[in-house]
Amino acid sequence: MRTPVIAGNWKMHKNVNEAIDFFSAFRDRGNREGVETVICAPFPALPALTEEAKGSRIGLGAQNMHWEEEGAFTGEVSPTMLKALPIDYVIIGHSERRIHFAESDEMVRLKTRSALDHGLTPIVCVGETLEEREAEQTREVVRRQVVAAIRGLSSDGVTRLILAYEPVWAIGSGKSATAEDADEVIRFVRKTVADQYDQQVANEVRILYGGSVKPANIDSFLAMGEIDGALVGGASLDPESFARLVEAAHRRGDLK
Ligand SMILES: O=C(CO)COP(=O)(O)O
Repeated sequence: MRTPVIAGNWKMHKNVNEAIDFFSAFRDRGNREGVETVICAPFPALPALTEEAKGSRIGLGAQNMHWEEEGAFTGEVSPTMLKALPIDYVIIGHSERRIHFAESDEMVRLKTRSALDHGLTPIVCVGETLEEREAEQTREVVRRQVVAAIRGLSSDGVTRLILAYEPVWAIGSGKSATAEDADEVIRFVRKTVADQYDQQVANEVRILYGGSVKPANIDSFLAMGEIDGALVGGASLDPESFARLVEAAHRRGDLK
């Protein structure tokens, strides 16, 4: 059985005080059994959030990290620094980092491996642009990104990571993929993992959908057989809407 994951990606939103206010409003409703709830906050808010999250089931994550433990890398944050907070998750290879900060498949591979080596759970993002979709390259692009990210990992490492299929055209656009479309691509992602490892590994890895997920459409995604939860941008910024997403996953978890 794959435990559903609802992960919020706050992107570059919320200072430390705003993060604490969010948490006070969210904590009780977000603290649900049978759901892995994660908030990926900007670095400056993480230390305070680790205090707020103590004693709850709500996990915390960063949105990026370097793969090295330390060194002359101005502006970067390392896996050991994240573990020391402590936080347990880190988003790797988000399309905004690939597009605006020139993150390559190779950098995504190095970061994924380093996160796993340091006991962090990487949430590795893949997904095609609108141009690629229109050129019918969705599968090719997603396959390339997945294969590059997991290359050289142990089977155990692969089962510990979380993949997120986020079509770039659906992010922040209000235009989500249909649940059926997302399910089909995610089935293909799982097959790609099976081709590289085996079916058992592929059956264990959690694969999320991301892109304009909201309380109004979460149930349709969670009803799909391949979709194990959501990576959520805009709707994770408001405690009420994020709590509703967690509650939807909690209900789905109960049905399993
Ligand atoms: O990029 C996303 C999550 O990582 C999705 O963002 P939105 O939910 O705002 O579309």
